[in-house]
Amino acid sequence: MSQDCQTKIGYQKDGRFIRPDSAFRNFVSRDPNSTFPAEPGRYALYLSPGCPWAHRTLIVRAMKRLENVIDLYMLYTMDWPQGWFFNGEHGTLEKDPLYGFTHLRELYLKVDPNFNGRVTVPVLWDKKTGTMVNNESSEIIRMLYTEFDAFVPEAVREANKPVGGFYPEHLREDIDEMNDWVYHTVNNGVYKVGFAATQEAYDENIYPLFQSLDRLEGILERHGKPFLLGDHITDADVRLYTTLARFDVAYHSVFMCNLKSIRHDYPRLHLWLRRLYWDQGEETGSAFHSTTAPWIGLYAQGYAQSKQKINPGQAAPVVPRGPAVLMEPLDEKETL
Ligand SMILES: N[C@@H](CCC(=O)N[C@@H](CS)C(=O)NCC(=O)O)C(=O)O
Repeated sequence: MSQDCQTKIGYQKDGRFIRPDSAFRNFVSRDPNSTFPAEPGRYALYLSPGCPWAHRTLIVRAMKRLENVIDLYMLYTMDWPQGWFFNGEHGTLEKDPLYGFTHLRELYLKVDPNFNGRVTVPVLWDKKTGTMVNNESSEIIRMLYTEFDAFVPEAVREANKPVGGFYPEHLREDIDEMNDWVYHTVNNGVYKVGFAATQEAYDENIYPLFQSLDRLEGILERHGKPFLLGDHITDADVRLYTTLARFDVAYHSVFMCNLKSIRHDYPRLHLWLRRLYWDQGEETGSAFHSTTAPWIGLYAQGYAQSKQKINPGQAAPVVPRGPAVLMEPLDEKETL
């Protein structure tokens, strides 16, 4: 990405990574009289499976058995400055199936010819009116939880779920509260660490990231339940999963989030992560595994490329602060 583009879009300020807000924020509704009523076959998700934000929508689409209700148009490759484009890489699409576009930017420009913001995935697209409904993953997954329930099997409808679904009324406050600090320090925190262009920006974000992981580990330890809010998967688990699935394989090394690793230092988070990844039960329908396993080996490469593009020629090298313990002690029974 050129300096120009960085300044215009505003990813960096004083060496700190800044994530601008998503631009399209409309909602699909189960109400047939709404602007975007839920209908099978009407909407499509454009996304790259490597992106953790997009990955959330892939998981929920699969958990809710919406594969035949909402189309999926996958692309894989991003370049600078033109952004996401279709090229068939890793079995994704050769070009946009609706309009023959080669770049995702064209889809954004179709909606707003003057659009000059970030061209991001995921995108929820309305095929009927040819417009973008929403490009904010946290809102797209909320729509998928509830608004298409008329078209999914009885067992996965929110009303028939044990605690009232992924975002039940009585847990909303707790979920929102957790999502808030997890977003700033973990989901987006890893980017603030990984894309930091100065030592100061890196140091400012690496410690809060691990404080939040410690806090999450403590929550699981205290309640002793399998998921963040108790016995069932909620919105908070979905949102944390896509970050932790990338943690040891990409963020730890490429983004220098290396004070600790999930597998060696966070036994409860590690168990939580593996339970989701390997789950084959009815509740998830293997959604975490099927949307992660084909791509997990590619995560590190994607981040290494984007890091190089986002911070071209940074003034001074940023030094990793990990591992937190520089040399593990020797147990008495281990000494010679
Ligand atoms: N807040 C958005 C963030 C989406 C996002 O940043 N996606 C990244 C890929 S992981 C992207 O498309 N970046 C392209 C760019 O910034 O040019 C969401 O959760 O949907």
